[in-house]
Amino acid sequence: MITTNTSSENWDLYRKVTHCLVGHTRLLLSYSGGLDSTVLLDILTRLKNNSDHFTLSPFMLRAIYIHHGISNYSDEWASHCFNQCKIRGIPFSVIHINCYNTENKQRNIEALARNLRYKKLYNRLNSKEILLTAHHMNDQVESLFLALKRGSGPSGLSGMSKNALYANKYRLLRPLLDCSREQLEIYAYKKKLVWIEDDTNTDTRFDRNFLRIKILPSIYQRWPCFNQVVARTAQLCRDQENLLNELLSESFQKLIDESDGSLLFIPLFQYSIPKRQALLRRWLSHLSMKMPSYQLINRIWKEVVLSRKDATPILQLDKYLCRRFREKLYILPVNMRCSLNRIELSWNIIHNVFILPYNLGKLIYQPLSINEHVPKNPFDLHLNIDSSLNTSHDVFEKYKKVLTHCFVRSPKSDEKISIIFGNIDGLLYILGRNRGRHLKKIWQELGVPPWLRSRIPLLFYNKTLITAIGVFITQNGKITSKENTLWKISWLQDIISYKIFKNSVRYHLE
Ligand SMILES: Nc1ncnc2c1ncn2[C@@H]1O[C@H](COP(=O)(O)OP(=O)(O)OP(=O)(O)O)[C@@H](O)[C@H]1O
Repeated sequence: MITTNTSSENWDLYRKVTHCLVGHTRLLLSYSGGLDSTVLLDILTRLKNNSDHFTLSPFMLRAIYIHHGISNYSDEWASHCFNQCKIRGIPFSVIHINCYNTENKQRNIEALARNLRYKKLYNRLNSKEILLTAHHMNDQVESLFLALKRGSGPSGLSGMSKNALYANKYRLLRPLLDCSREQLEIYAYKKKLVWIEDDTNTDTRFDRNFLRIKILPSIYQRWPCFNQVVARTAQLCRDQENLLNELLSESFQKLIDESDGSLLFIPLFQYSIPKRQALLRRWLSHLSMKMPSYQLINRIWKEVVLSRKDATPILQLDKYLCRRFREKLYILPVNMRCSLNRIELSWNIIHNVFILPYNLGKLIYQPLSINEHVPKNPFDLHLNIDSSLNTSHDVFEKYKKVLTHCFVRSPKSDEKISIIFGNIDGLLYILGRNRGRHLKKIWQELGVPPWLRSRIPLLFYNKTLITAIGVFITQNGKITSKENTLWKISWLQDIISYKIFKNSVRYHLE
């Protein structure tokens, strides 16, 4: 068993890690096998085996290596990590990710690998478990330089945080953030640790390596405390940001619509430019988006908000789109740029589950007898977000799974069921309205944004439209007192996740 030598030069490292871990009893180390995470693995193992010595509560520790499949050495590194954990008695696993998936072809491989890695790690966290990475002070300096290069404001210059919460549920700790790389190297040599050197770390085509190898050494030579000073600057910027968050929280809550993540932009016209920009930035960060540059924030304002009233502006922000509809701004997945082609599919009712195309989720029908289940209002539409189904971590996480129900009459024995997407001709008579209207007019009246219109399944019995699922029901879909049964149709959406139906629900209930 590895014992603890708390000599004074190590004491500072143990103290900082211990301080960060207080109150956490289940730890998952993101372990790359490099010097930094090997030092953290070693310290954690020693703390775990001697927790009373450090007045820490006993904790559970396991480690994961992410096999990105980018380097030819990934297999060797994975087995190195396995061995290092084995000698320390730490449970270990490897997760493979595929950065060369065709969908990802065009993107910056380094950033892509990082995003996929975090996504996998967050998904692997057990209940009450927190993630640890081995970022240190020199990483923080590099991050700040990169933020300067991107033209970020105080939030980008806040750098990484020692204790961060993502998507309101995943806790990430960086216990070595106040320690210099030099300190970690001294520890590693003293303890005779074994680690791997990533061959790509010397490739100065990557910005981070360029800074680490070409720029920062001369800065550290001239100003030995440079990294501590930069860390302090980052902390000051973070404090400012937190203060601003506090001060803007009330205004922000009035603008954000939590049901779909959209932002009401009309009130922004009354605010000063800095306040407006700060609120727009908070909106993007609220959706867990990477902090955009000031230039991009200005483009959202000029090209999306201020575009002509009759225009349909679209601004692409990495893999998302910023769009405007009526008085609100929306962030959408990039695949929502175009509307879908008209398509007609038949639903064989032997199967009560129908998988929708374009990743739109699935429909489920359930025949009910009127006696068994009478909705308060037969034309009632219910909505609820099924949060238990959320597992992934991205901008749309909170809005990812939406379950919509509607109640319509059952089909007659000679009626064939089909699902149609896209526009349909002729006047429609919907519940709650006397006059007939064209579909486009109905979408407008119900406030359905244009990008969703071709993605809403239209349920037909023969050639008769019964319901636009979750949005409206036609007179032909009405449940009458003569009938014994009704259909409950549920739509579980995978990708689109907008509770746009809110308004139409209210409308039907009135
Ligand atoms: N392949 C990996 N598997 C598991 N964890 C890893 C892996 N690579 C890096 N990490 C974790 O991320 C930390 C930062 O590593 P590194 O600086 O190389 O990553 P990066 O890609 O620059 O990410 P970041 O931008 O988050 O710093 C490491 O200390 C380690 O905890």
